[in-house]
Amino acid sequence: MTSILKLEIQKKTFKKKCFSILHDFELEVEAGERLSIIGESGVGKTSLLNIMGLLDPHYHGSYKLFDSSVKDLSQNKLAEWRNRKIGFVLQESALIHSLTIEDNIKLPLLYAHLEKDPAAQDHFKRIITKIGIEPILKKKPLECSGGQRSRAVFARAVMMNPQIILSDEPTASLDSKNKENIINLLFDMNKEFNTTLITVTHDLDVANRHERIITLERNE
Ligand SMILES: Nc1ncnc2c1ncn2[C@@H]1O[C@H](COP(=O)(O)OP(=O)(O)OP(=O)(O)O)[C@@H](O)[C@H]1O
Repeated sequence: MTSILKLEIQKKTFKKKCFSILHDFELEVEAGERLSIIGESGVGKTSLLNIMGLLDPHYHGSYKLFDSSVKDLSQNKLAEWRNRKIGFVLQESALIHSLTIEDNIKLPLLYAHLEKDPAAQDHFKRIITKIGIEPILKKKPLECSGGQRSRAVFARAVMMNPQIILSDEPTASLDSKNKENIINLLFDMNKEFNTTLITVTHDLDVANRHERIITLERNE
């Protein structure tokens, strides 16, 4: 097995509040692994995803991703990896309100100059069909329900067929049918492309369907 991610955090501090979390936290993830992260509210799950997703460089410790030390990477390389290699399923607010759902979902293709690529178009069609959002493609995010926006965020995150999908409560605002669709799509991608799944969830049913569960504990 190949390690895709190795994180050794001494702590993550928030300057304004003189407050720190994730004390002596270590994690190694294999390529293709399905990992779920659970833990009580405020323990640091989203903060950890932000570090893993290259959104937050402010922590004490080391982080090796795809065999490179993250602290040695240029801003351009970090941006490229965020767009191409990492799919980040954030909360629904991450959609751009002035763009249609279709344009939001296709943004990663635009950044990578792949909007006319036939394989990317096929992947787009496959994803939107699978999660049933064709009827809302021409709508703006604020004209959609919370569950529809969540599915659009998910579609955008997997548009580049990333090597890692980091999901923060991906099923929180979904009914049981849509929850199944999202989970099935995640697991299909894992099976077909060996995509590594790292999923933060409060839903133990979702957590239990991953092969490894870690529980973040509150620091003393
Ligand atoms: N920018 C910030 N400044 C100060 N404290 C912060 C900041 N962001 C997060 N925190 C604090 O860090 C802790 C961890 O937050 P985080 O959102 O990572 O928790 P979580 O485990 O994801 O919680 P939840 O399950 O409720 O989403 C919380 O106590 C939170 O108040």
